[in-house]
Amino acid sequence: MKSVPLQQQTFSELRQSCPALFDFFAGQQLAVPAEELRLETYLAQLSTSPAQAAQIAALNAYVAALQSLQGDRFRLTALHISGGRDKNGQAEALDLQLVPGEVICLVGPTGSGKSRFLADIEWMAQGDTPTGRRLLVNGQSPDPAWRFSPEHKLVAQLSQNMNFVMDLSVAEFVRLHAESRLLPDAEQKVAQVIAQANALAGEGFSGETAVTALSGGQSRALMVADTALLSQSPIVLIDEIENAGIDRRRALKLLVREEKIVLMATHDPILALMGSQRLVFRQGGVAQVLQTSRAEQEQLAALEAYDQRWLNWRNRIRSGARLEQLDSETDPYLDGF
Ligand SMILES: Nc1ncnc2c1ncn2[C@@H]1O[C@H](COP(=O)(O)OP(=O)(O)OP(=O)(O)O)[C@@H](O)[C@H]1O
Repeated sequence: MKSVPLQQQTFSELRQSCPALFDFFAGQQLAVPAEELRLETYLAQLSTSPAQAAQIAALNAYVAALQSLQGDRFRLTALHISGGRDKNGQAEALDLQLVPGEVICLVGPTGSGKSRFLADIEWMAQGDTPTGRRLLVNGQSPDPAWRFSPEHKLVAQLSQNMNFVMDLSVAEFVRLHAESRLLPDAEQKVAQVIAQANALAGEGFSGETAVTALSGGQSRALMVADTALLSQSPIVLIDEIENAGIDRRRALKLLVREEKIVLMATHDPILALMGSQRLVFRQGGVAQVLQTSRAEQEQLAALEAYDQRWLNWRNRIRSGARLEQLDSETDPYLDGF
């Protein structure tokens, strides 16, 4: 949906669509103009006295920055990755074109180069990383300045290690993030992120919970929901989701829903088969690209049934029960977890 440029909105509309603009007026100790006045009319009415010139220039720059953050964002239509070399210096036969909506899984032994591949994407490698890989964004070499530009922030990364050091509640933390994205409906987004995070985490938490009091699984669930609902980056990189203590399939579905390219290092067979293709790493290079076959997709239901049984046994151990029989059909612990 194309948004109305900020300049053409009245101050009453801006209050909803761009609350951050009012921070400028507060910061500059300026009186907020009449509600029905359009921003462009207000700007035109300001006198051009030297005393006001600096303020007008600052306001114009502020509005331009807000507009670029809010406006019609850069759209990623294709990400192209061409091979470099593996750890032995052998050329990597890789010519990969990815489009939004795809999930690509990275598999391979420890040290085989999965994290390095994700790092190449995060850094938008241009032959300037140890692998020599190159990326094209919408068919072109990305401008190096994009690596730091909020408007072109292409990549959101979910890492396994989450440590909060801030003295904030969950709601305050998510609100800060939503406000920094200049979202008009920040409060609604905060509620959605917390609700989704609770749906992913084993143990619930509220908006009042301190972020430092969250467990590893709860923090991870919060970051997944936050990335899915607040991040506008079209590429999501995930380094291992399996040990997170969260509903990982639901997490993946939430992340994919927003039409992103998701690249995920995983050895979880269910997640691997949920991807459209998987890259097999050896010695720092992509040795094979496997498309998920129809026969593999047909195994998903069986794998999920195994997984459910496994989850059941885990929950029995977790709740202090004994595992003297493994019959999940009649198991009272199967439901409710
Ligand atoms: N093509 C390459 N050329 C040179 N060094 C590489 C290459 N690929 C990976 N490396 C280096 O090899 C080391 C191991 O790679 P990496 O951490 O990416 O492996 P991994 O598959 O993610 O391992 P794990 O599963 O244990 O997390 C890193 O120091 C990385 O920078």
